[in-house]
Amino acid sequence: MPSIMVMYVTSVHDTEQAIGQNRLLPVVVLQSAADAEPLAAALTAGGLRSVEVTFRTDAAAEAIRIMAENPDLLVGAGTVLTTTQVDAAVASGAKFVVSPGFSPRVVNYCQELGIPVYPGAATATEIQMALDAGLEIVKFFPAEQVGGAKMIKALAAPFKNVRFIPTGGVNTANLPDYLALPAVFAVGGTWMVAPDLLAAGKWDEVTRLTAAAVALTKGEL
Ligand SMILES: O=C[C@H](O)COP(=O)(O)O
Ligand SMILES: CC(=O)C(=O)O
Repeated sequence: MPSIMVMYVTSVHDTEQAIGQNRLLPVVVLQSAADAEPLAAALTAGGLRSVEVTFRTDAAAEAIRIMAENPDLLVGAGTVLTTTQVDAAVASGAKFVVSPGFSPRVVNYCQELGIPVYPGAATATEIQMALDAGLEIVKFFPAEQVGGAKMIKALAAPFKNVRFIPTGGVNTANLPDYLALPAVFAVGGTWMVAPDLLAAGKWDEVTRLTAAAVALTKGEL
C-alpha cells in the first residue's frame, strides 16, 4: 500500500473524533476563497473543530486548501458528486468527503484512497447499500424534508449500528430533537454560516451563532 493510505487510515479515527466531539458540522457554501481564512478563524473561535466546504461553488477547492491550514479545524469536502471532485478535495487537503446521496462510484473511489466518506442515505434501501459498502456513518439529507428526527428514530430501530448526520432544514429550534437521538452522530447545517453572513463578512456573528450552537450540543442553553 502507498504511504498515503497509512495517513488516511489514521485519520478515519481522528476524523470521527473531531466531528463526533462537537456533533455539529457546519455546511459552507463559499463564493470567494478570500473568505476562507476569516471563516476558519470565526468557526474555531466559536468552539468548532470540523467543517464541510461544499463543491457547490468554484471557490471550494481553494477554500478547503486555505481552511485546512488552520491547525484547529478538520476540513472536509461536501457536495462531492464525482471522482474528479474527490481528487480535487484530496489535493486541497480535505480530510473527509460528504455526498448528498449514495454514489457507489464516489464511495468506492474514496475507499480506494482511504479517505473517510459519508454518503447520503435517507431510505432503508440506501442505508443497506451503505452497509454493504462497509459504512456505518451516513449523511441523512434533506433531513427535515424526508421526515426529520422521527424518521431517523424509525430507521435506527433495524439499523442498530448506523449513525446519521442529518442535514437540511436543521436550526436551533429542532436541533435538540436530533441531538437527543443516540443514532445521530453529528448534525449538519448552514444556519451559523448562512450565505448572507459570509457575503457581508459578519465573522463576529458567525462566531456568536457557532458558539450558541456548540452550547446547545452541550445542553448548556
Ligand atoms: O447540505 C446542506 C444543506 O443544503 C443544508 O442546508 P440548510 O441547513 O440551509 O437547510
Ligand atoms: C447535502 C450534503 O451533504 C452535501 O451537499 O454534501
